[in-house]
Amino acid sequence: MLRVNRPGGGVRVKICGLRTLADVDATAKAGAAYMGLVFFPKSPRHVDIDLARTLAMAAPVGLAKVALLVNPDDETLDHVLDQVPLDMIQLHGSETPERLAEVRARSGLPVMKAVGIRTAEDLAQLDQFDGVADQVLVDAKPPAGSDRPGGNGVGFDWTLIADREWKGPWMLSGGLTPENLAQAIAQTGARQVDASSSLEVVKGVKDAAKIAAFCAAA
Ligand SMILES: O=C(O)c1ccccc1NCC(=O)[C@H](O)[C@H](O)COP(=O)(O)O
Repeated sequence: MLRVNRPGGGVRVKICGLRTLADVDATAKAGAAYMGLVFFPKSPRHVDIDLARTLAMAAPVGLAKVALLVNPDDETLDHVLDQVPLDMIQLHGSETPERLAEVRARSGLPVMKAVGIRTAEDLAQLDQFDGVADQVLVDAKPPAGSDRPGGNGVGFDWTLIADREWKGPWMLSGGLTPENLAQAIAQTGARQVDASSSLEVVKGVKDAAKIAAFCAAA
């Protein structure tokens, strides 16, 4: 039987963009707290409903299943909720606080809102959602020309949030790797971290050893 092994109660990890049962197994065995399923057709990590359901059903107790959606309408949201057992919704588009509240009410699940950061001006977006969303995913803004709002493997200047007083739970994201994670945590005080690109051999294909290394670094 698959078990989540998370000794010590350290920094909680989300591994995003899982696409195979082996990914779920590696993520659980490495001790991650969350697994992310990407519902965004343009992404190399996109999963259709059947695959998402298969992966979610395989997740052991203790590994929270997060559906990542970009500006979902109610029909899309209901379809995912009807078919896939989930623990959290991640909104990764231009959703407003009002839409976030609607998604929370409609799904009955906690909602994490991704906020993209590049400069100090972007911190206003954080103020909008910190303490309002159930979690805030503090991610990097996509680079020019990207067709994805997240999962681009780029970071942002961590000093922008180094002294911030947070109102609610949050997770650090954007270009995190097994190698830079210790510095990212030291600089920001993050207690939750998320990664995708650095844990792949090619875009959309995760590597169990990299997942293990990231969780070990956390
Ligand atoms: O991963 C994707 O392809 C993706 C597509 C559309 C919206 C969001 C997406 N990923 C969001 C995540 O939660 C990523 O883990 C996060 O942005 C960090 O990604 P990375 O910088 O690649 O580690």
